Amino acid sequence: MAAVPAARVPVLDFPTTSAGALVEALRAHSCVFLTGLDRFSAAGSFGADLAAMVETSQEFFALDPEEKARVRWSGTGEWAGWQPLYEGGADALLLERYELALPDPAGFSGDAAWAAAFSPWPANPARLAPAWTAYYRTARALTIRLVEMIAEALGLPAADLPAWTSRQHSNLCVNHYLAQPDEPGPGQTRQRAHADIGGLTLLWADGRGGLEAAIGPDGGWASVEFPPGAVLLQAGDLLHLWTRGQIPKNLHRVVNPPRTPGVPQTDRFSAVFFHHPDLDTWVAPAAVGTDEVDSSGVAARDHVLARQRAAYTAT
Ligand SMILES: O=C(O)CCC(=O)C(=O)O
Ligand SMILES: [Fe+2]
Repeated sequence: MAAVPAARVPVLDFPTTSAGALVEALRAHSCVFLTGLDRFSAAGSFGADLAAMVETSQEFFALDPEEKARVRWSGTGEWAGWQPLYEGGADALLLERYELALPDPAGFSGDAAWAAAFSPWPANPARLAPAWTAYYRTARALTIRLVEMIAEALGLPAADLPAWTSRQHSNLCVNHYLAQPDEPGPGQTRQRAHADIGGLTLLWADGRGGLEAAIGPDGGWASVEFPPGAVLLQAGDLLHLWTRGQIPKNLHRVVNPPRTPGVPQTDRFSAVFFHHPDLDTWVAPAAVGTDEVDSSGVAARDHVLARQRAAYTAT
């Protein structure tokens, strides 16, 4: 396969970025790197919280499959728990992941009560739940601020906002892509080309390559390399719909690592905060005038569940 060019993704220092600059970058590229996130988070610990969350996930993935199976996704309803996608046969995605959704932390007396709103948490490692909830809280707050900035710059109706901010329904997920000592089958890859399902995605990756976005010359694939300390903000399907198509969705994939004699194959980790609107919301292009009626739209729950199922079972 011919080498793809490096993607030109803008890098924004988030604390000093205006709403206009953020939206211009997303409009032009469908994704943007955010840096300076320690200065955004309440305790100044965005990077440390993210690192701790990934570390506990790595400990979890290192457990025996029998132990991980105790928190395996049931296979119906929303994605939650451990998902060994690599078991999917000839067209398997070669990864396992762990994923959860939590409600608004404001409705709970403390972190333990908030965390208890989700099951199944793995018993081991014990520090996984506190590490995941700490990062989830900050990532959630960051998406609220980002949605407010996008709405401000595009003049979206204030009445639409709560479904995307305080009532959002977001998933936190860690992907563990397996090392590939044996050459994968022709249908097997790390992630097929897709746009994320919902509003905004906050993606961190461990520095190993493979992520490509369709933002190269003429819309071709280009490899996305993370600057130190950066998180990639990607626009999803439902944001594209709500913003009347003004924010393009980010099409991306993760390709298998190159096979070079003498160079060992490695695994790869990524952590993804998938921001979705309230699943009970009808998502339609935002009204811009008083007399304009736009009848297109989709129930957020139907969209999210249908897309999750399609991705899990894709063959
Ligand atoms: O691992 C990555 O870099 C991207 C992951 C991804 O696209 C996803 O989980 O939706
Ligand atoms: Fe994705």
